[in-house]
Amino acid sequence: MKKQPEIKKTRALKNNLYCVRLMWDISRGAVIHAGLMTAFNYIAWVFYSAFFIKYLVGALNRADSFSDIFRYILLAGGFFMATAIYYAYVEGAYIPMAGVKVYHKLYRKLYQKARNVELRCFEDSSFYNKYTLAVDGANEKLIQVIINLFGIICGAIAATVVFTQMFHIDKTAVLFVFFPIIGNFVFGYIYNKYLFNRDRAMAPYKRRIEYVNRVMYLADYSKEMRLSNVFYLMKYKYLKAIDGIFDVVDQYAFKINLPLWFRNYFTFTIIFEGVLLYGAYRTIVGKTMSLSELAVLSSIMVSATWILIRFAENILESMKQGLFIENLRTFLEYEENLPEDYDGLTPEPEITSIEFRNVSFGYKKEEYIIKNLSFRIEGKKSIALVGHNGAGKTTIIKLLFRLYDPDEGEILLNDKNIKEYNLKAYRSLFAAAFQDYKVFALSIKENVLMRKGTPKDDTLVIEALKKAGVYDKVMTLPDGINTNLTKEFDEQGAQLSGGEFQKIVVARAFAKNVPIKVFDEPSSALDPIAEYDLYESILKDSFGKTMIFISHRLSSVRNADMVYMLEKGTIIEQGSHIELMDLHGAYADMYQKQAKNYLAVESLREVTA
Ligand SMILES: Nc1ncnc2c1ncn2[C@@H]1O[C@H](COP(=O)(O)OP(=O)(O)OP(=O)(O)O)[C@@H](O)[C@H]1O
Repeated sequence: MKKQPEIKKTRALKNNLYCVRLMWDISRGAVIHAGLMTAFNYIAWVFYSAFFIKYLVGALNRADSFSDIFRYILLAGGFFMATAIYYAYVEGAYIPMAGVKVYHKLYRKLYQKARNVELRCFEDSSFYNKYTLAVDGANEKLIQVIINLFGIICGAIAATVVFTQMFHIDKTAVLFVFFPIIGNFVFGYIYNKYLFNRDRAMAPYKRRIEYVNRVMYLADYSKEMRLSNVFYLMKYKYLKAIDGIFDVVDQYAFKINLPLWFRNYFTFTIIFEGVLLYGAYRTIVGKTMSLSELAVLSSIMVSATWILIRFAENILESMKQGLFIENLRTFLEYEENLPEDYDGLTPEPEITSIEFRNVSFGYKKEEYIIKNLSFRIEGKKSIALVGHNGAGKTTIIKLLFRLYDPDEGEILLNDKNIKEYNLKAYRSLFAAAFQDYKVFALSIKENVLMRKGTPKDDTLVIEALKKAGVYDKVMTLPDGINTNLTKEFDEQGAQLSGGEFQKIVVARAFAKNVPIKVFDEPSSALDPIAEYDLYESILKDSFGKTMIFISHRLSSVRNADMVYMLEKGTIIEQGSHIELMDLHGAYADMYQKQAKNYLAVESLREVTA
């Protein structure tokens, strides 16, 4: 596992300030209230432990009247009652509302960014990790960062005030403060460091356990779990992971316990016992400290200890949060190489040519999947890309859609490099059905239109579903085209077969009136007859348009104007079906090997027609 690099202190500070700015932009009120709330908390703490008790002891010594003391207490009580009301309002009403606002605004930023970064980012595991870590509970963490930051500031001020008070009573007693400082900042730091390392060492085992967890409850795996012995394999992996966690706990047990013991000893025992012993000595033996001073000193000491503990916790927490902020910041500040909102020329709606000119491309640098590829499609033609698995067919489509840019060469539309076009306008020239199709937890109509739609769109949707050969099935569903797909949000949502889902996805391409249609193995989940019918529909629909399709079933490409046969990212044969058959090359060979099946399907089609 790759280690996350350590973040420098200055960077950590800048990251915290970045969070304050971000939060300030999102909700100024939340920042102000978080600051006030923390401040009131500390004021109450310091007041009661230092000033209140000091006043009371002083008043008793001075023999002030009860009404004076009562007035003072009433005043203080009134003030803190008001802060308690404020506190309750902020905690109970304001912060939850602000939390929703922060959630809404922050996630809008995050989703916008996720939508905008190039696809390559999602294949970069470190970027993807950053994204998931940044998104996970980002709003709560952001608020926590702010509260923490105010905790550090107020903690530092409160600590200075109580130590000054201690100093006034007894200069030597202040020295005891070093014990909780050492306890928290030295042993606490060592303890947290080991804790962090232990968690990191556990992480791979925890990931395995989480994976087994997922496998146990996700429906996708339930069939295999029941029909094979993979359950026992999973159980074995799970037990191995548990053993791994035991080992790690064992390995760190002593390392963690020792600094923890020292931390607690220095933080509580030495200062509590020490100050009391010292105070008692000065009061009883030395007679240099009054009983009231001893009482005030003990009270201040307790609060000083807790203030220091909180202060140290805030600092350690802030260091921990540094990683989260770093991820959030890297993600939000990432400058896209291929921004989705890239502006440029508006393409002509009439397509005269598409050209790949000496295009090379690799998902990884220097590992080209597409190698010096050149071809030109003139006018409104139907083009088929064929070839073995992994030849690079889908990659060509991804390059054409500008989901990636070529490493070398250029792609031209109407003789202009596609990089010159406004990206949204350029992509709106295409309608596509991908082989790794995805249906959304939306209605069938919305899944076809990929937008909200109005009643006027119904005819369009119905026509598209008919062309895709799934309309009859949709009509059997309770709400027809308005039936929700999947049970994600709707218990009555329709769960269709793989082939039916694919047909709905293909209907998307039929419903879009655009000059270029792309079908990437649109029939991979269809039965042979449905596949035959679908290709008939595709060819009919693409009349007067440019159509590119990928298919492994060569019978479906026979009517294409041009067929490109690919191997290892280059075109090895090109021409019409007849020309390629006459060539007696790789295409003809592949076709003949599949031919028996086509004949069978065609005769079956004739029988069932
Ligand atoms: N996102 C990706 N990251 C890294 N490598 C990839 C990625 N997508 C595809 N590849 C690799 O690129 C090569 C070409 O893949 P591509 O999907 O273009 O092939 P294809 O001809 O469409 O194959 P198939 O017929 O199986 O769909 C494959 O070897 C694949 O492993």
